[in-house]
Amino acid sequence: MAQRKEERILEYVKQHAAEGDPQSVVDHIDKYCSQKEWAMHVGDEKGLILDQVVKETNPTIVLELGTYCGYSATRIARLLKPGSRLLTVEMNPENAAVAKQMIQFAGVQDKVEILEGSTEVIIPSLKTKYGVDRVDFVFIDHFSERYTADTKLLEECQLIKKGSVLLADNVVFPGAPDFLEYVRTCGRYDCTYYPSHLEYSDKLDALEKAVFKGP
Ligand SMILES: COCc1ccccc1-c1cc(O)c2[nH]cnc(=O)c2c1
Ligand SMILES: [Mg+2]
Repeated sequence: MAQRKEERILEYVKQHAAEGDPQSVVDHIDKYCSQKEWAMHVGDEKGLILDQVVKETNPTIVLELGTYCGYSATRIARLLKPGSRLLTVEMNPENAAVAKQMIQFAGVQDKVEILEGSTEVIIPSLKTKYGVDRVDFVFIDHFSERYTADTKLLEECQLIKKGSVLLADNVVFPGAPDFLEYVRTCGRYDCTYYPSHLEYSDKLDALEKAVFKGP
């Protein structure tokens, strides 16, 4: 029995999902975490909303804040056109190690790069160290206390441009009230609220989409 829940999830995927098939990996993580051990992936219900927003955005460069086990990185990468890149930031090295194997098993490693460290350090280095000019889509799913600060950092570092899409998880549970206040009142975003439920639960949660109108 693997020591950590995240390692047990990876083990279950390796033993039951189809290697090289990102949909199969996503489906098996959902199956394990709804039937055996709850875990904080965006999940199947909110995942369908994430899919829809990714498809309508059709991004070339994606930034994800909060990799965890790689569920949403796999979910997003499976929808990206050839030549697209997903950079995902994870500060917990053990989770990053699980996510690396999950993404590899799903066969999306050519599109996905895991950046280990904190967002406040990595975001300012994206242009110089990772050759990023602008990001088209940002999935915010790390710590709700960092949502607003990191959004302001993306603006200050000129990493988002007119039309860049931010999509934030957990704006109801655990909740991100200052983020909602900021994007809805600063005048630089067109916001859309998507009510849903906490992953693998009947608790209410929601995603917030914030489309940048420019500085
Ligand atoms: C560690 O708390 C887990 C938990 C417990 C109860 C309710 C919600 C959550 C939760 C759910 C999520 O989708 C999350 N997404 C990203 N970073 C999180 O910290 C996070 C937490
Ligand atoms: Mg979440």
